[in-house]
Amino acid sequence: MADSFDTQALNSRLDSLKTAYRQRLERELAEIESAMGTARGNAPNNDTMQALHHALHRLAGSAGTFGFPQLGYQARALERRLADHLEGKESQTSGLSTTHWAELLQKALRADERRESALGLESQSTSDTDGQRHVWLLERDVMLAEYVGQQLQSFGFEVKHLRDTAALNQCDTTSTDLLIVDHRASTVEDSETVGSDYWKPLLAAFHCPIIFTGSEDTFHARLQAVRSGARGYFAKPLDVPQLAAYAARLLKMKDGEPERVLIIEDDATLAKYCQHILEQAGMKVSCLSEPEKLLQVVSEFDPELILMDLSLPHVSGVELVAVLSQFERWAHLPIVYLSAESSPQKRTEALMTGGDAFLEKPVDPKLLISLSQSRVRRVRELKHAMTRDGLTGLMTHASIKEALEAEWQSSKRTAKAFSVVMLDIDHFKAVNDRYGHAVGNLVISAVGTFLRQHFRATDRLGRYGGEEFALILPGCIAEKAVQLVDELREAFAAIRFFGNNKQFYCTLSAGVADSHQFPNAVPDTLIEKADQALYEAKHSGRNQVCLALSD
Ligand SMILES: Nc1nc2c(ncn2[C@@H]2O[C@H](COP(=O)(O)OP(=O)(O)OP(=O)(O)O)[C@@H](O)[C@H]2O)c(=O)[nH]1
Repeated sequence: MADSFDTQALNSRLDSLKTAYRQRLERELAEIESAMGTARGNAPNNDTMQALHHALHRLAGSAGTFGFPQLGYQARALERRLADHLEGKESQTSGLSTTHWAELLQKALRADERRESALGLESQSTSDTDGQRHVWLLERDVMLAEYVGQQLQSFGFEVKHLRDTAALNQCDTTSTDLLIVDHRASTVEDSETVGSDYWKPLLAAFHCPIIFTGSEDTFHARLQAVRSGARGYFAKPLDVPQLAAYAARLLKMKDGEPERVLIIEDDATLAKYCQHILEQAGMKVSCLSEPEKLLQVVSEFDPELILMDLSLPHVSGVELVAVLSQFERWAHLPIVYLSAESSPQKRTEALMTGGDAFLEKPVDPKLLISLSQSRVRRVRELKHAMTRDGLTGLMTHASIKEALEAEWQSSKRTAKAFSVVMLDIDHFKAVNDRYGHAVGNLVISAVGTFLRQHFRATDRLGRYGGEEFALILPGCIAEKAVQLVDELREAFAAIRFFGNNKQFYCTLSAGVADSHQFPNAVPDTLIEKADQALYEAKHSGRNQVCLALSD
């Protein structure tokens, strides 16, 4: 039988603790603000500074536990700055400016309250409320920053520039999606020698991915970047399309569909508890307590992971997994057993019959989230690798044709129009001839990144062949599609590529057809019509989008 679990009591205890802590915060923040006021005075005495340090330290240590993680991070960052100042590491000439500190703390608190998280777990980190991704670019070279900023902007990022590390405090760490750091942007004089000891504490408040840039492409430079907390490293001169592709992968732009997890568990309280935790982490969860409904629920909910109680009434979890594995489409669904079973022999048996892992009861919330996310991510990656073109990450020729067939079927049922776009890089042979095949590949890959950034997650984007792309835009009539593709065409033309020490630009041509224009068309005919319109665009001078003519 499943373990009993008193979630309600746990949650109400946590809620009352949190309410009490929230009241305490009012007092603490007011005290910190008043101490900062004194610190800004002419000659703050050591006691005031120590008291301020102590207050920030206490806040940094406690806020996260009570469900205010952003406030905790911000307090920790300010505490470190103050500690540097007290140890004389901060510039003596600039003094310690605490002007915006109280505001930064309040901002972090507001961010936490917006993303209320239970049990002190971090909510999904996304500041994507306006569909934009906010990037801070720490770069000393103003011209380079302007160039990189503009190019990244065309890839859909909103970029703000910081000239040196002193400006890092301006960043609202809670709404930063990505930080790109020029390794030489430190305020230390001999910045080439600056290592992870310097960067790590400075970047500690950022909980977004960090990419380092630097002048050398060496193992040492890459290792330093890792030690400083960076996920990626790019050597200069920067290949911005490649940087954009990497950044997009890190941020999983427009690929944020919630993971679908099915919990099969007869203890309703434990099931609800797990559901609550996983939903807090942004996943979509369904619970099943009656094993005989297994096939129906799996078919309707289409889970990407099953959390399976090992012993249910009248049937075992292992038996249910064996039933699922009789169906080709469910045979490889990842299964995590929830169990208090500690016998190695029983565990081995369960794993041998199709399970992937064990999660012990009582379930640890963080482990539950990380295990679920990592399993689903892995499956998604594998699926992606099977159906995606290696160079662009777009759908392969075969999968985009399958998607077209499915969209056509669905549009026949719903009578909703969809558009088909055929798109091609202009004079691409000349790119290969002048700059080489590898540079040509970079341009193709940049088109892939570009398309992913500019279209919705529900749009289907494929590499049809060589330098030709096919797009399926559900719910979009041809005129709208022409407008969207034309905007994309214009933005792409502004991207600067490099090859043989020269810069160059590329343009795109496209043809568009929609399903309402050609009500009797089968999928292949729609492709043909869009292809004819593309031919028309090429014939009329390229770098343009043409609409297919109705019969
Ligand atoms: N680098 C690279 N080149 C490719 C790839 N696939 C196809 N190509 C090349 O793309 C070029 C396409 O040339 P064409 O079909 O003549 O078209 P184009 O030069 O783009 O001219 P228009 O389409 O008429 O503007 C050929 O030289 C192919 O070899 C690829 O995966 N990588």
